[in-house]
Amino acid sequence: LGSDPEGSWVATELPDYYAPWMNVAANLPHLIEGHQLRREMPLLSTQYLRGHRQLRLARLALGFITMGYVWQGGGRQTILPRALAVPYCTISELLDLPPILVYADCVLANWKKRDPCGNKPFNSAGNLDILFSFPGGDSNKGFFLVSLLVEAAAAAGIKVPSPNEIARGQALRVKCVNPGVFFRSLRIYLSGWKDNFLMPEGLVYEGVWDSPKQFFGGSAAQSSTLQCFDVLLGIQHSAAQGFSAEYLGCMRDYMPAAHRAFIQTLASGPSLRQFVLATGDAGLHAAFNKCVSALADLRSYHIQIATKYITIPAGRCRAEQQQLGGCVHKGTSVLSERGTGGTGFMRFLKAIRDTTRKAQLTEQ
Ligand SMILES: Nc1ccc(Cl)cc1-c1cn[nH]n1
Repeated sequence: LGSDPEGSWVATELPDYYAPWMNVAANLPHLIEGHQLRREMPLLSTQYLRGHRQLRLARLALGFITMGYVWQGGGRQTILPRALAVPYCTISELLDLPPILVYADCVLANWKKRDPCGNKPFNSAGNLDILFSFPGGDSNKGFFLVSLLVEAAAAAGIKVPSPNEIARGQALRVKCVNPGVFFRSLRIYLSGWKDNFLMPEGLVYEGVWDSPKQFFGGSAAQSSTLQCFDVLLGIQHSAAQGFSAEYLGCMRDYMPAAHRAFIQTLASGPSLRQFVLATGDAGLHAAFNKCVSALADLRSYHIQIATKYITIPAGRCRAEQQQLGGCVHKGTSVLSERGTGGTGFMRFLKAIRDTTRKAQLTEQ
């Protein structure tokens, strides 16, 4: 979606030539559940894609198809057919993004307004829907749209919203994301092929590279908004119990180039932290600490959500494996210690929450 010169919302579409991609992506749950997601796909040229929005939409469709193809039925295909690999890598190179589904695809690009012509604000109740899904029904919509609304709310912390963008939050209930469905389905399809023992070599991108390549799975650490706040508040995440700051730094390569550049600009600019300290102003000092505390609270809430949607279902799944001979998902690991991004995530989340909490300015 984007706004045309008159400022109204215009849904981005691809030329009919790309119908094979869009039709497969739009029917992914049905094709996966019917074991019909096969290698046969015409090798299409990317030359008919025009502009950033069409490239992002094409990359979104190919990203969902790629994850669906690799992780369908809980197994994993270690070779991505050239009909997918060649255009996916071509478009990814043009967008300076890795050839794997990232947060900026499945959250930031994966939405439409039900009423694109109306002037309802971006997040007015019931006016948003997602473009593509994995198996798992409405949990997809809840998961991706709640994340999108968090981004929209956080944007006000970076850019002053226009009156039209200010609206009562969409009443999307997180409870419409079923923890078991998220753990057994959605999380698997967002998994990557780096540091994943199910694909120790990574994925062969047929017709692109001779050797397999490794890329991290989707993760909230790929949210450029959160990393903006860290940089603005001067919060530096050090080596955090085995997951060093390098992982967070590496996730910047999984963000849109413009977002990456913006974070780098903030990081190389004057320090807000030092400015507040230099003023010695108690009000500024308190306001700064309120921001740091709010970010730490958000990270604590994220830990609660991760416990509900990953740690607890993983424990149940392990108990089933011990009592009833195994979870449904054969061939995938019970990655109880891993989140969507394939990290030892709970330790990592707690470490970055604690680092955030400690970043408060001490008493003058
Ligand atoms: N909300 C998200 C949306 C998209 C992706 Cl790819 C990952 C997450 C995520 C992971 N952990 N917490 N959130």
